[in-house]
Amino acid sequence: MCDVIPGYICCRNGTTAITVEWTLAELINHPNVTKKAVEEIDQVVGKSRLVQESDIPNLTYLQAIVKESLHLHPTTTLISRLSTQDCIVGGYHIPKNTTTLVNVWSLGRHHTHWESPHEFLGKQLDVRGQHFGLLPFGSGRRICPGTSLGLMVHTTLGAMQRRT
Ligand code: HEM
Repeated sequence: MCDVIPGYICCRNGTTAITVEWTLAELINHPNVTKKAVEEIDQVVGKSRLVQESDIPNLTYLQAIVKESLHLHPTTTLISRLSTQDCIVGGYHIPKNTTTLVNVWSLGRHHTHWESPHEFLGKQLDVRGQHFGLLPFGSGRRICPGTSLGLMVHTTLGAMQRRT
């Protein structure tokens, strides 16, 4: 946990591991999804080797699973910004030097962005800060610089789903 904001989990302490854990939890609760993921891996990778990074572009269902997990369970639930000047955000006046928190968890479940926010494997969108209902890596100039490394969870999860 962050020592500045209680309850805030930042990248230094486990975003990647927590994403893997949440995705596994969802897969356990959705055996039909797990079955389809294993079938895709068997078809694309085969049974003789583990999933590699180069396989990920061809594992579209696995990608959808990870996106949905990042949507429902963003590890960084609050993103902070400090205003460098007076500004108006969403009709509210934000004075200079104000810390504002963006609630990523809430945005991911808000009806303005999501028709069925609680459904696992719903709408699939960009996770790199272009869609404001899905900001697991933040957005803008302070977006997570470890996004590509964080998305290596695909390889970890793919390897874990392999059946012999
Ligand atoms: C699934 C894995 C990860 C998730 C979900 C994640 C999420 C985030 C989020 C939400 C932010 C705040 C972005 C913003 O304020 O707009 C952030 C910042 C950051 N992340 Fe990650 N992260 C992950 C993995 C990583 C990894 C693997 C590294 C480094 C190897 C990393 C390094 C950083 C750093 C240094 C920042 C601060 C950037 C700044 O303030 O300019 N993250 N991350």
